[in-house]
Amino acid sequence: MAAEIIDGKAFAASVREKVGAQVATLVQDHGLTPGLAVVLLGDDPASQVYVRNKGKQTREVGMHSVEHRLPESTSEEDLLKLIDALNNDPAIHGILVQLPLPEHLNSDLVINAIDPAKDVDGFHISNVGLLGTGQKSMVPCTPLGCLMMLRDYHGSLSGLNAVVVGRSNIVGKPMAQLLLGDSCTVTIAHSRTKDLPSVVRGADIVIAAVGRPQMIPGAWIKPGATVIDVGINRIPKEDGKTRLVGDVEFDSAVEVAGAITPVPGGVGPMTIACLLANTLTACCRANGLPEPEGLTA
Ligand SMILES: Nc1nc2c(c(=O)[nH]1)N[C@@H](CN(C=O)c1ccc(C(=O)N[C@@H](CCC(=O)O)C(=O)O)cc1)CN2
Repeated sequence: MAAEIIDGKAFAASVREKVGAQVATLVQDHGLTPGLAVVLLGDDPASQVYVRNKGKQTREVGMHSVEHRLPESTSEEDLLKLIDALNNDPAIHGILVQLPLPEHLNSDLVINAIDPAKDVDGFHISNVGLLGTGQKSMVPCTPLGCLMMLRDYHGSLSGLNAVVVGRSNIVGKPMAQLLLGDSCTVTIAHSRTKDLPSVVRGADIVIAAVGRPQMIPGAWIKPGATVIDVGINRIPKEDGKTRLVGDVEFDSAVEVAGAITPVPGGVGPMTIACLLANTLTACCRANGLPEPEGLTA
């Protein structure tokens, strides 16, 4: 029987609805409007679309949205000055610098200049350490979105075998920490993993975050497993145009898995929804208010 398709677009809409309702309460009861600043350097077309969508969705849930679009040639000094100003702006609760940054800039240095309490990407070294030690942190948006979908589908994840294929700082490593936090038995696999097919075949949950188009075929998937495909790869079509595919070979995997996220329309939309959730969380924490309901790890 073909797998259940986990509809990330619909799930993201339900997250945004929850965020919007809790923002309305914050405004009404406390006179507080969460504010998100997004910084984009250069004119990478995909990044421009993501940043535009972030601004639009931020406004749609009733938050204050600020966009800083800077030339690709912006110096590290000027970018750090802007981050410092945003760190000290009381109307801004969340700061995000769109990645990838131009090559002349040191991403680690830039990210670590953001106030950890406003680091809604969860990439600051303090947040990485807090997550790794099981403490309250800002959690990277894409892994948080994957966790929300998994919890919704499975209820408890306790005791399940999970394999995360990919060890990036942005997805693979934080995803593994979150799954561990929910008491999964976690394996992180990567390009040097021996006999990857049999490692994947042992998993009840497969997180594909390796960045290689359609690398994981259905033949590797344990029957009934849940497959979360984080990959967003653009490949050529026969007509000369392109199409988006994930890291999983969807057509074969859907026949074996119990549930699977499509690409597009799976994990991707959850990334921005969770950014809004994190901005709300940051605003609540900054003002000593309880954590938002159902929107944190
Ligand atoms: N500072 C950050 N930079 C980047 C992040 C991030 O989380 N923080 N993630 C990605 C890009 N990204 C958000 O920034 C993002 C990627 C994809 C989607 C999405 O909705 N994808 C759609 C397909 C979109 C398309 O047609 O191209 C989908 O999968 O359905 C949203 C956000 C790198 N940079």
